Amino acid sequence: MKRENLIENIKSKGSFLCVGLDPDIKKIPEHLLREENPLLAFCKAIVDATAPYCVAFKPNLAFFESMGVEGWLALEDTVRYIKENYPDQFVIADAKRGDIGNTSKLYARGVFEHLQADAVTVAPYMGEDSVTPFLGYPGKWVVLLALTSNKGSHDFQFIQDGEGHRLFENVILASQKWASSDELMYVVGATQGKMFEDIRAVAPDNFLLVPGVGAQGGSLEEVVKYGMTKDCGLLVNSSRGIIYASTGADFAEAAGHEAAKLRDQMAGLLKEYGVID
Ligand SMILES: O=c1ccn([C@@H]2O[C@H](COP(=O)(O)O)[C@@H](O)[C@H]2O)c(=O)[nH]1
Repeated sequence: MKRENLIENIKSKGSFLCVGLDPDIKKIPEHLLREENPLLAFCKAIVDATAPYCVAFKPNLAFFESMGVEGWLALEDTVRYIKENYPDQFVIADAKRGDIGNTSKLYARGVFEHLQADAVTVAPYMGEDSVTPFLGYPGKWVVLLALTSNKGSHDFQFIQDGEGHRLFENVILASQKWASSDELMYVVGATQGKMFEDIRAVAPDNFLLVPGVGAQGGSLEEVVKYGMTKDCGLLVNSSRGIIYASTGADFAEAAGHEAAKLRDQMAGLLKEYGVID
């Protein structure tokens, strides 16, 4: 998907919500365990219930891979289901890939050519030659980890070099030489609050994928205050807060309700910050 289409979808839906598909077999409603593929049945129902309120889905591959072949099939079928039924949705494979060049090349082939995801999360630790094999696929995106939402983000990501640049800033500054904001986004955790100002100082145009609202307690208002651009520039993800809003028979309805609440909040913020009228 091209950048202008993503922006258009955000504006027309009044939403920059990304629904995280993290289906945990230990948490999905009991009645679904009787289905042939419980993960797939769960994801399809969540997708149908939330698609009107979001612009993106982010399946996290760990939740599928942990179930072996059945999990991988559920992932493939979920992505296919989204593409066939909701072609305007942006699909992010949250895989946190990155390896030596020839291996990254095959990771890229797997997520873009086989799985048909629009974007993949990539870890920058191994540097340029581990990231560039994911670039140059028309309409596909790399989402590079920059400043993550977890407590461990403070272990390395804030370490400063001799010029006072922190590691997350160096990741952004270096990677901007590899690709434009038409194919490169960054992961920045909603829990980082005011740090979005510092992120915008080095990445004024890039879209940011923002996990950490909902279950991790990040503030949507703060993310928007410090991180929103004239094009919105944000995809805010919530996984558990939406998909496990209820673990009963009404799980899909409850997920739709939570997604609608976030969408309403987002529509208000998009108006307040002048992105839409
Ligand atoms: O910094 C990061 C990077 C990725 N994630 C992933 O996003 C979702 C968040 O789930 P919630 O249930 O909304 O907390 C999950 O898939 C993480 O692996 C992140 O949280 N932080």
